[in-house]
Amino acid sequence: MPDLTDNKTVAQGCAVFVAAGVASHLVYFIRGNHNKFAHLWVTRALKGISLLVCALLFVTRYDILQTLVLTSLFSTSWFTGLYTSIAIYRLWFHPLSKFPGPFWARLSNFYHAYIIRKSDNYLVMQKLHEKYGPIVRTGPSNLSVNDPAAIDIVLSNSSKCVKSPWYERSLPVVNLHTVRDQKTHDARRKMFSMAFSPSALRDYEQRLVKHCNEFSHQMKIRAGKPFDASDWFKFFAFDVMGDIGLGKEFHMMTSETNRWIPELLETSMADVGPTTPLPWIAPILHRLPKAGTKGRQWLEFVGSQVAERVEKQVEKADVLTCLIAAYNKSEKKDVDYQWLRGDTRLTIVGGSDTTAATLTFLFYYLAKDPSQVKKLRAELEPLLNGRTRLDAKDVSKAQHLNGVIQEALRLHPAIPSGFPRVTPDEGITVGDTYIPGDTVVVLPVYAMQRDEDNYQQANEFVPERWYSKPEMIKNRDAFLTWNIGMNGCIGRALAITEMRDLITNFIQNFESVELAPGEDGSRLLNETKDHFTLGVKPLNLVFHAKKQ
Ligand code: HEM
Repeated sequence: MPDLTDNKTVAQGCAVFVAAGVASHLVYFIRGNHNKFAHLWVTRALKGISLLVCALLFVTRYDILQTLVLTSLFSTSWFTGLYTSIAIYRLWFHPLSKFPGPFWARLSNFYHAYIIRKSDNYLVMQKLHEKYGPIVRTGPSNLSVNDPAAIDIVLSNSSKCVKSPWYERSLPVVNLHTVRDQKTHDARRKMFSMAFSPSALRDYEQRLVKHCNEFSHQMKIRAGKPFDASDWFKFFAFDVMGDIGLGKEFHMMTSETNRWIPELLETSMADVGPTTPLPWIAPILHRLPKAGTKGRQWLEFVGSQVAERVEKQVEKADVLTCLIAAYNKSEKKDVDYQWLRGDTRLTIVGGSDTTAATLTFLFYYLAKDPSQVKKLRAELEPLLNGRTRLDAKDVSKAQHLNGVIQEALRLHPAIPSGFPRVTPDEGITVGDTYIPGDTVVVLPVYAMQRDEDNYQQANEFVPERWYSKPEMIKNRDAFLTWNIGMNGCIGRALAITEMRDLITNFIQNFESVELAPGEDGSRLLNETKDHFTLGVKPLNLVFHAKKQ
């Protein structure tokens, strides 16, 4: 029994706890993924410390103060042993120790979280790749691989890599995007894809036209005056998503009543950016009274939309039609509800935020370079030939229109930092480089799509590279804005149609668009946040209506 006045005995006790800390790392923590249970480990640690207090009180003659001092010493010793062992292993013995990257990133994911504290992961990753090359160690078990050759190996349907624990950050809410088990995902996706079949998309077209017309109507009211395009594309995209996704009119373009919704969405996502390298922290944050408020409010909002929609009979099918049918067929257990709520949230976020962000950047380029609108007009007016919408057969002929959209998607992928995956036990090989098993690998979409190795004048907006200047694309594989395969964007065709229709509508109703006085686009380009999707900054534009 240690005597508190006997330094040697106390030191021996501490040494035992240090050794126990080292052993717990080498025997247990060194293997497997403990992120998912981070919140449990916090309570387990507190319980362990309380047990130690009780044990010391019971077996020793110490008073409570002495017991607390000894408990602190022993617990600190255990944690010192554990973390020293972890640090030595990560710095010199870890299978990733040969990969280049910032020194502190080798020790802890906290370093990555620190350098992206301004929610600018995509810009930080681009700089890290410029400094360290195509493969960068961004955390103890994390690699960023800026190599298009890795796309198929890491993300295709035949890949043996699986979604990383990052995808579980929203548990118990689960959805098509976050579910990690590929079989469960694929079965759910099969059902979900009914809402995006070619015939379903044809049914949505007239609804799209209505919202494009409303957008032009609102812009005509504001013609010649500055307006915040980043807000207005959100209002437009939310109205489209409300209608096609939830069978509901949000009327954001015509009324201010619901305009708090996109704002709540953005604030609820704010913690996603900086905590991306620390997925285990999310379940803890979500349980904290203050930190998790916006996230909980957003989930309540989604829950209210689900409750409203379940009760409602809609005349025209929407995305939720197939999700509610699946829910009604289920046993309606809590897990079934979490799926319905999760996929509703996915529909709202996926269907609005991403398209709005892309449109904002796209119109920035149209405003910056008036020749773009001239080229679009020269192409579209003859193709339209008096009609208001492009025929399906004419869509492929609208090469500049398609190029403009593709180029905005390339320069500003709406999910810019990629899709983290864990390598299989046997590892993977990209080119000549072997990447060990159980490594979290991410392909940095933004950095890859702006890499001079993949595109000529990679940072310039050149829509022609997609049709008349193919030499400006050095590597056709280096395009990952939609992800690929079974996990790729299910709403891609809808998003492209939405953007095509809105631009066509703009060309018919407006003469030009310009940056508002005092606007140079720098806020949008340099300060847009990475919350997994983009939190776009304001962009003030002026639309000039066509003279009748
Ligand atoms: C410019 C617009 C859009 C972009 C750039 C985009 C991008 C993406 C990307 C990259 C993913 C894969 C994410 C990952 O693997 O972690 C994704 C998934 C998804 N997107 Fe989109 N998206 C857009 C518009 C839409 C629209 C309009 C919808 C319609 C509701 C939609 C619905 C979805 C859904 C449901 C998923 C999950 C698919 C799955 O996991 O199987 N997206 N999107």
